[in-house]
Amino acid sequence: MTEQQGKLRVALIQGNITLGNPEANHAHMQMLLERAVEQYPDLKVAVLPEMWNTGYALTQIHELADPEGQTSRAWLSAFAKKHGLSIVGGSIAEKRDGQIYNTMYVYNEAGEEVSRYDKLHLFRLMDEEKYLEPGAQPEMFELGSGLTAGASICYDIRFPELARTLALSGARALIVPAEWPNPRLHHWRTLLTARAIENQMYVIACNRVGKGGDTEFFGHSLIIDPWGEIVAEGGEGEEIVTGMIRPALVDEVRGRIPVFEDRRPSIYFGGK
Ligand SMILES: NC(=O)CCC(=O)C(=O)O
Repeated sequence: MTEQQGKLRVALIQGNITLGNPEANHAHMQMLLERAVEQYPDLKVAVLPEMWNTGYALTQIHELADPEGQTSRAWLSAFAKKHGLSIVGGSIAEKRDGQIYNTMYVYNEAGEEVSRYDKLHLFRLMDEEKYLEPGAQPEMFELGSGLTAGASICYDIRFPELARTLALSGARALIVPAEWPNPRLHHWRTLLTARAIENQMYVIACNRVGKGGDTEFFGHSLIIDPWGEIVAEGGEGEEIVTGMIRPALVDEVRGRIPVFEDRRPSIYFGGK
């Protein structure tokens, strides 16, 4: 199936990350992305995992974070342009105005930067709030030709308000780079599936594999359709997880059960 037939091939770059080694991680992600474009000539969208440049090397993050994201951004933009695909660059540790952010950059097939999103909800169990600055606003962008998507990084999926705000603003897919560790596979699958079903949108989630210090990451990257069915799911090792998505399915599902027409915002949270 091709984009002309209304479908887009998406690949999740479910890679390992070396703790605190941006050069090694850059080279490794490049190798995996090259493998993805070689194996799937019809690839239109690639998604990387969270904090792929440094992992959670938070105690050294001021030395390791990419200043203004310059190195990562130049590479992602050039790769997107060379191969004519949209790239959601997972997220990187970025140093900006003396602060560190967990930041997602998105590129279109011309290599243009179309979005920057700073993770909104910082995860205390991994000490993010001690080292990172939270973002201030949700973000949406276009992927491929005509798929409006919203950004969500890892822990953000525990906050249904964010996905709902994005859906109400026009998002038809939620893109989720993650470093989601053992032993919370049940939460990962359930929360992602719930975000897909309740918002009747695609959920496209790329988790890392391997170990970061004592923390193990289980992969299981997922593409879930707006009816809650799993289109593709990774195993626990390094792999390119790929599947076809059909944006028109969002309208079909929203027509089948008209959740957005039946909402009663005037009675929620005192009408706010
Ligand atoms: N990197 C993260 O935000 C991890 C979130 C997580 O593991 C969770 O259970 O939530």
